[in-house]
Amino acid sequence: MPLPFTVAKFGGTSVGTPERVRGVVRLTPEAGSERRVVVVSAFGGVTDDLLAAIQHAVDRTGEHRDRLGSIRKRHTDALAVLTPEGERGPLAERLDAIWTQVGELLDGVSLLRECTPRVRAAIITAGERASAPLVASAFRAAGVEAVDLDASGLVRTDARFDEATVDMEATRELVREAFENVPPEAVAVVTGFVGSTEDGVRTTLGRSGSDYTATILGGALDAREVVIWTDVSGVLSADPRIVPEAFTLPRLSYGAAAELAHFGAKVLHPRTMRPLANARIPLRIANTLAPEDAGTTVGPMDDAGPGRIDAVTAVRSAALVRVTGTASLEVPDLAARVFGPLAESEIPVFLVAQASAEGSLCLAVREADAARTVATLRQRLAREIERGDVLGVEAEGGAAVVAAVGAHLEGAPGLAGRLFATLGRAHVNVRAIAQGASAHTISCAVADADAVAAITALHEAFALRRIRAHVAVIGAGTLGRRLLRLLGERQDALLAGDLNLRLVGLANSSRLLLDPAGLEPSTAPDALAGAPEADLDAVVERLAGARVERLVVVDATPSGAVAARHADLLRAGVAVVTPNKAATAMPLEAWRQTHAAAREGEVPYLYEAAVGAGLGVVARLRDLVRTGARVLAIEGVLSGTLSYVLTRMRAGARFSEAVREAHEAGYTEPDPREDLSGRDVALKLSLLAREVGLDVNPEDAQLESLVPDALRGVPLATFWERLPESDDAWAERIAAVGGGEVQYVGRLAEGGAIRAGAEAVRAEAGSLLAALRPSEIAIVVHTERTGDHPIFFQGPGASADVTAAVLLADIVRAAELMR
Ligand SMILES: Nc1ncnc2c1ncn2[C@@H]1O[C@H](COP(=O)(O)OP(=O)(O)O)[C@@H](O)[C@H]1O
Ligand SMILES: N[C@@H](CC(=O)OP(=O)(O)O)C(=O)O
Repeated sequence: MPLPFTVAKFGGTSVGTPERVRGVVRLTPEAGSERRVVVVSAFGGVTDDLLAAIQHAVDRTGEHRDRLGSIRKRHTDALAVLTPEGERGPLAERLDAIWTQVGELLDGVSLLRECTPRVRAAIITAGERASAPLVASAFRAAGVEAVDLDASGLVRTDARFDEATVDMEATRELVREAFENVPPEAVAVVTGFVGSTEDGVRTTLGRSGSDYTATILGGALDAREVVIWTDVSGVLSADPRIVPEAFTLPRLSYGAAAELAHFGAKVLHPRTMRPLANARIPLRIANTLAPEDAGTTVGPMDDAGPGRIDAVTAVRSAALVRVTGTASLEVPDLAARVFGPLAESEIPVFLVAQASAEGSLCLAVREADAARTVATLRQRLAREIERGDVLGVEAEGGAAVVAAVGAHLEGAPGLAGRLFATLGRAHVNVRAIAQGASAHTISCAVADADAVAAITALHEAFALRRIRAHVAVIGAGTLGRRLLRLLGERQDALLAGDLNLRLVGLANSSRLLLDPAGLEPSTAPDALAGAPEADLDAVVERLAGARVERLVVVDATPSGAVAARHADLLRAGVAVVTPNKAATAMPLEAWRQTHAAAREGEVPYLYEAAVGAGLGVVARLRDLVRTGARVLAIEGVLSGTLSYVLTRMRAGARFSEAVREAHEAGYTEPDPREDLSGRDVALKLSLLAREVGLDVNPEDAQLESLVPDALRGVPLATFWERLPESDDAWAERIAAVGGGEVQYVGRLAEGGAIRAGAEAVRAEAGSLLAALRPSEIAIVVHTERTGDHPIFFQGPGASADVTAAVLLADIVRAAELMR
């Protein structure tokens, strides 16, 4: 039985240096079990260099000879290190002949100031014609028998020199014939990219066409496998230069691979799969730099399973051509009239959308083809334009066609919806849409400037199946910093749970650090000092206009001014998470407007951290109300500070001592009078009241203040100094309570009245508020539904750590709600 063939293609990146060429030799299996065909591209960059030389010749810059000189030198240098000594002379002569001819052609181009496609093909195929014999000689230098073959004798094409069409039948015969003369144990090194017409005139298979050469040979030789060696480990879920997290797709169907290539994934030439699919020959894409990586296998695959998107790609620098007002009924053969000429002119069309009512047609083509497309269509539709059946043919550049490639997309309900929702959230405007023509692709046209945002958002949502959200923190004090620390610690774990939380902003009262590409949470607070100055208006404006996907702004300040701007952020589609009680203390009308802004912006407004220290009271109340529970009353020990102070006094501590301890333990506000006055309790209760639908204002609350009258208006230092003056009175008051415990209790009655003050609570009398440990808080919710069994929340009062954790939980919830 004859040995089976395998074809391996090494791209320009894999033959970029002599060392890489030696790698080609190492990666080629030993003789014995198979016949080895190696297709090579020009040395990396050489095709581009030859094209640049042509341009210099056309422009008559006088440099084309120098350009050619350096290309030539690169090959002479390679020859000196790769080729066995005895062969150097003859091979140098062969190469010289190539460069001499190219030099003459370039001179001709310079003379004529133009380069026809035919001449261009003759020049740029020199890269492959020079690399193949050098690579073959490198094999021989390593003791491996090798011959080189010029594919212009193997690949028969038509005369479209830039991107020729292959005559597969003729090619098959030529290839089989040629290989009869190649010794079976020899490695055949074949020039990629090159073909020729029947008359022997050189053509090319189009840029990156060596992949295609490899599969043409593979198909013609009924190869066992074709391997494309490149500089990445297979076909990735996106272009790694745009999405560093892109990962290798282990298996792909021929169809999906072809779609990816068609829509710009440079790793494969669009036509590569064609010669293999019928014969079901597998194609493997492997990495010369990491040969042990499994890479990607493209093969006959039944894309079973539910519809899914595996990869995202884009054709950049595209243009949209609109044929408007075709009144399509009047132009029944419109499709033929439009697509026929474009096919003839070899203008690839990446997307087609037709609006039926006025019969307008929208096509996406390469920007470079736009003018030609418009001219062609105007000419072919001249009569209709004159008659007014067609109103116009116009092109608009600056577009990109983004394609999501996968399997069974036609049978996946909701997939397209999610795709466009994802683009919407990434603030990418979609200009045209195409789906349905292929089961593998949904494509749409966007502004080229939005292409990267679109690709990264779609890749995150579909290929990685993750939610991506961005966080900006206003307030870089104790709480803001704790939150950043926690965020930094939790980021990886959240990512493992499919949530990519990225810090993009940090602001204090005078500066804003903003980077949509992401900030490091651990260093952001220090970096803030060097960030540009920004007042609150500027911060809000920049964050509201940030145009990043799922932005959650955390207001970690106690500032009323910041609270007053929540509505602006929410309205702009930015979620707000906050423990800021100034926000919940807003007058009723402002509160309502803020919530209306959240509805308008379709984003969550979450403030679980403002009350109940993460016990989940706000969310629970919301659920109760939604499910029809009538809340009759709420009572609670809502202040961790007051819980601490009173519990400590019951254990014998002096009032001033207990307040100071609470302050030192970090429970109090910077000025403890805020806590002692009961205002904090009133704010929390009004927040809860508003959640259950009551119109209350914290200003109306009746509060007992624990701040001694004489110390209300004095400076903070004086307050601390004179606090012990009240110690005796407190000692007496505590002692006077016979049984039970003194706690600072806040109550919300059914009508919305709020009262708060120190009172004795007794466990034996059934109060759930008794027996709390220092700083513990508790909330009791009485509802009609639960009757005598109120809902009880109890836990430690808020510390900065607890509050930071509640904020992070709310950030996660906000991200999930913004699906
Ligand atoms: N989806 C993708 N998967 C893998 N590589 C991609 C993808 N999209 C773009 N690329 C780019 O294609 C490059 C490989 O193509 P190319 O430079 O033509 O290689 P070669 O010179 O080996 O033919 C990779 O280095 C990568 O940057
Ligand atoms: N050398 C040709 C053909 C080719 O396939 O190259 P590469 O394998 O480096 O993409 C080009 O640059 O277009």
